[in-house]
Amino acid sequence: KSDKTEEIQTHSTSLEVPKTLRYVPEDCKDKIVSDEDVLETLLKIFKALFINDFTRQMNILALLPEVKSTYLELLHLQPSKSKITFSCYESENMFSPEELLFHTLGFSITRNQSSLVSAGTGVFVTRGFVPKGAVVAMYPGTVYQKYEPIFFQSIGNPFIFRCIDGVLIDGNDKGISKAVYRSCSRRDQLGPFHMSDVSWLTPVVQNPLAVGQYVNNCSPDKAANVCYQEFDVPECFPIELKQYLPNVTYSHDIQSPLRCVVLVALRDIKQGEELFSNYYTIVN
Ligand SMILES: C[S@@+](CC[C@H](N)C(=O)[O-])C[C@H]1O[C@@H](n2cnc3c(N)ncnc32)[C@H](O)[C@@H]1O
Repeated sequence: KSDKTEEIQTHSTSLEVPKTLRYVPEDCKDKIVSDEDVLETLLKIFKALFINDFTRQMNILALLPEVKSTYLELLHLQPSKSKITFSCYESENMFSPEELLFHTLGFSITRNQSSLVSAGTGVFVTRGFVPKGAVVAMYPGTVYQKYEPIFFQSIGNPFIFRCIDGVLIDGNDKGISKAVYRSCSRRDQLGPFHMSDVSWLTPVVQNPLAVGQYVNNCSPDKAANVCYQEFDVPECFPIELKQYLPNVTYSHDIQSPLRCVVLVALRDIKQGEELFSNYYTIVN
């Protein structure tokens, strides 16, 4: 395979399994949905996760009346409203992240054995329906500028994703990649605020979209139904929702916005279907 390709493909042309994800020209523009739409979707699901997590915490705190009142004061909740608010916190109908995804965006996804022989794990739509153009997953990992060292992390690592501008995302949830991500995430913590999600490194994800690194490459009989799209997190992104972002920058002093990559549906995708991307595709 050439290092840089301008081919636009909807199918992989060979059965050869790629080792590293996507090589594309630097001047390529491949956004199929607007940044505003991506932001809207992420805010929608992250807000739902935040309220769900907050409710769970309040359920625990509700056992201690003095803690409950202090907490409400800190949150500047009116005493008159607090009773009503608490009755909803005390609800036992908590959602798992996958259930929450289904209730918020109308579908849920999960990792499972791929439908392709010897392809390992893949990602499936387990409930609902993904409409064309929807953000269906995120590609988690440590973000490296193209001049930053990634040699040791990249050895035998099939989870390195290359963005159009040469930025690399290491989505490997094992070994040195995992240690680097955890370390960067801890480094960036601001008091009680976590700037990123580390749960994608475990079997139980907090952000149910953060499994995009397990999406397999298309094959002649399994066409791509999702494609990758870069998304830079804007400055206005609410600090309390950053805990659900599954990416961290390797460099602490980098000034540019945090790079994320989302997977966007190329067509309507039904329940039970496996997600396939094209590791080499550019969609204009
Ligand atoms: C980014 S990982 C995807 C997750 C991987 N299936 C796993 O279980 O870890 C890329 C690796 O998945 C496997 N893979 C991806 N697409 C494949 C395909 N169409 N056929 C066979 N193996 C595939 C290859 O081993 C490739 O190096």
